[in-house]
Amino acid sequence: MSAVTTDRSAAPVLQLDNVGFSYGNVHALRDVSINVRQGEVTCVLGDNGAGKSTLIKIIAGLHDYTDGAMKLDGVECRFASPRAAQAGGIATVYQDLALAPLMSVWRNFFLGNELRKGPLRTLDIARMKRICDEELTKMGVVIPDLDRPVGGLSGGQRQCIAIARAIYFGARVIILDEPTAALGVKQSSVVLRYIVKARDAGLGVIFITHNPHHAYLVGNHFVILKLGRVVLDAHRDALTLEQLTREMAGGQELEELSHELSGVDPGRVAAPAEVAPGHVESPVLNPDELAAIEREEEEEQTA
Ligand SMILES: Nc1ncnc2c1ncn2[C@@H]1O[C@H](COP(=O)(O)OP(=O)(O)OP(=O)(O)O)[C@@H](O)[C@H]1O
Repeated sequence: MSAVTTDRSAAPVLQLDNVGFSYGNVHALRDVSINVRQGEVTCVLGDNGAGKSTLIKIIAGLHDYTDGAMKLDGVECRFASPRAAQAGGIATVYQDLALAPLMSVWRNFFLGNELRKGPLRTLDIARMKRICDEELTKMGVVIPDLDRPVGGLSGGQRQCIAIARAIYFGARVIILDEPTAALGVKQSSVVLRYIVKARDAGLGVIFITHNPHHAYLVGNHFVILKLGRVVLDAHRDALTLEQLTREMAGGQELEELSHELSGVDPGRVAAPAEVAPGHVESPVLNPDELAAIEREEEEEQTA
């Protein structure tokens, strides 16, 4: 599960050079530069209002940037629509997922890309089921009944289907919009595992998250956005989890706050030392815990 060291001399598949975007007078992004490489997980972290959704919308073809340049394979591009972004190999897996809850697993897998056969162009159900089964198996996703509506699956399984689908339909860059935000520890571990599989399948993965622990488990490269600007851009070997957590929490501001609170009423306010910025008691998931959870999952699936 540990993140591998990747070739940083490789040309980025997707490049943002000083990209900016404004909603009227609101500068949602300013001078944002990010390099996304294939076979790497680029984690984009940021608090509310940092500009994460705006960034996703630009890459996914929902917004056109107003400054700077976005390049795909070194060539400047502007996606006129989400379809154009998809055609360029960009897949976006949104938090609320573009899956139809009442439709079966295989139907969702091919939604919008149905296979047809014969002169009447009827749905080739047998082939779609077979391919869906093969692709999910390749990713290690065990879903015993592909006719089951996806609404009955766990949030983690649904995320995995969306990731497998993006890989099958030729994505080179996959953007995951807070895929673990609504999940518990166990389901998060399942999704983190598929993030690594997508990376190992050679995709450039952009993992948007609030959670430095999840990011650090799978990330090769970390970018923190704050009020629309990049405040940190570092590779894994240049950053510890504690530093990432501290940067994410706004270390300086937390220190100032803890000093301020300590002067107010030390008897009633939690001692600042208890919430010392950057101090991590224990990660939400460490690799050993994750391995144990995975074993448990496998045992459950084979039971
Ligand atoms: N449609 C809009 N019109 C005007 N301002 C907007 C609009 N959407 C976002 N903003 C502003 O742009 C900035 C960045 O917002 P964005 O939604 O991209 O941040 P975010 O990091 O995704 O936040 P969150 O985690 O809360 O979703 C914020 O100041 C936000 O208020």
